[in-house]
Amino acid sequence: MFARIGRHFRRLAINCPKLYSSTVVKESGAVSDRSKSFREIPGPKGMYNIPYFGTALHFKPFTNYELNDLPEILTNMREQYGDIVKMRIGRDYVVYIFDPDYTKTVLQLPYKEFFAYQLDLFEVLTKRTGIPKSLTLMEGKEWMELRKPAQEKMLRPAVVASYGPLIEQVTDDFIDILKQKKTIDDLQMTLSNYTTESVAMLCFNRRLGNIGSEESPEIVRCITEFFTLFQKSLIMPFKTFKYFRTPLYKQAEAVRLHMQSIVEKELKAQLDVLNQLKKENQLDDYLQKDPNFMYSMLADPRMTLGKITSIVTTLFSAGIDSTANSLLFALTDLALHQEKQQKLYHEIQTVVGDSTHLTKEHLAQMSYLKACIKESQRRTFPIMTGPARFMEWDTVIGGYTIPRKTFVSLDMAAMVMDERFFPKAKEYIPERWLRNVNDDITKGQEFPFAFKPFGFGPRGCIGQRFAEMEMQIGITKIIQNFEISMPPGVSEIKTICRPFTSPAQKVTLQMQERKTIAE
Ligand code: HEM
Repeated sequence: MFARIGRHFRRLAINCPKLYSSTVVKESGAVSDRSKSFREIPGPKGMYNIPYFGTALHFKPFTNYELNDLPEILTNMREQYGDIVKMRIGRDYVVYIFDPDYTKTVLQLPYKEFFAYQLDLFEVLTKRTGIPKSLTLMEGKEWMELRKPAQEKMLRPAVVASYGPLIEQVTDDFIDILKQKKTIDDLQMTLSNYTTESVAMLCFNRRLGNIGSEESPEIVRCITEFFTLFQKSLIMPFKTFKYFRTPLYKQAEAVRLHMQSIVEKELKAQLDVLNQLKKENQLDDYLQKDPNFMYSMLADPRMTLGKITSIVTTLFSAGIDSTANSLLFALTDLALHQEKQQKLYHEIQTVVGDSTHLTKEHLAQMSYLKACIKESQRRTFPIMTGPARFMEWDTVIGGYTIPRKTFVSLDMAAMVMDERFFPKAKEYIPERWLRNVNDDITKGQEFPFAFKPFGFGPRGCIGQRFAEMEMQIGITKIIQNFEISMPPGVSEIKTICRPFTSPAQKVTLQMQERKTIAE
């Protein structure tokens, strides 16, 4: 009987025009006569549908586009085909979505298996070395068992707020170093040394002492090298490393094993301290007054050393460039828009005053600061297209049936530049995110699913709150202490994706120390 009622409701949903335009989740295989088939989804035709070759046809030497120009190719597709487009990427089809409502539907579908995109190089590495996959690539029970305890220690607001003083210490040291300079020659490297130091506090419970250095620490060099090799592996037409230990594979394996040994060494050192605290019956007290990610993981009975090594490596790899780049674009936007910088400075003065200590109450009051960060993430979307999902259910989106296991990419990088959702999309207008502004410019607030820089739902970014706090503290202290500007003649920053959106060239930032904080 319940099955009959279920079928009745599904039929109702299919026949209801409002729902019809969004989504109907169906039992696998059951296809409505009202929805159009997957084959009918618009997109490039003919040779573009040949596996692998069809994808290559979009890029050099067949066109002028490089891999990095994918966002532009996709925007052209949207203009040509509409808000849902099917395109052959490699062997399979990818469905690209350019509509906030469809995006909402995809992100709010129920999860059961938590599919993740499987990357060939990572898969063979896991098989051959036994090193577990990163959280990002795990699925199902394996993913849930690692994600749950980690997220309890990373996403709960009260726990995250307790990392504030640690981030503040790191930021104060950073500001002291910046005071010795008039310009930052390589802003990206400087900021990634800063974010490395903060993430190291989270992951390794110690400072790496790298702020202000001209070099990155060994673990960061390993991560960068590993990503470079991984990116090479992605665009190889024949994945020979899947069958043979090719030079690229051997190099990737050596770097990955080295990363593993560095993390294991750090873990062992912390485990010794933890055991000592336990022996002295001080562990509980310690964790109460000084919350600490690594110790709370080590003290969690659900976690094994292998799992902790895995999560710490993932967080460390995911937490540096992501935040450094978002910070970079937030700062360069402020440097390029002096009147907005002045407005932010005014907010900092009003809320924080002369205080050198930033509290969570200060941060809660700074709505213009948050608007500036959001606006920069919108104008320079942090990842190439947007979050993506493998469909767990046969689903109707925009009137087309999308079968289970189809890869759907939610192209927010295009949506945030779409005048239908964000008027004056190219302009930097933090005010568009403020609540009390009564203007057309705030229209974007009606489309929250057009802009989710940290993704959404159970698979959303686990480091979101940590990153937001780090950016808020970093920007407040920089603007509190310096007037920042770009060198003459620089009016925009060209970008490249690796895999986070980064500046294509070295960026220099000029800094003038403010005479007194309260001035
Ligand atoms: C501004 C900074 C950051 C941005 C823009 C960002 C963005 C994202 C996005 C878009 C996703 C995919 C979400 C989805 O599919 O719904 C993600 C996942 C993830 N992020 Fe971040 N992130 C940032 C900072 C961080 C930090 C600081 C950490 C760690 C300390 C981190 C760790 C992760 C991990 C582990 C995942 C995978 C989660 C899973 O699959 O369960 N991220 N991030």
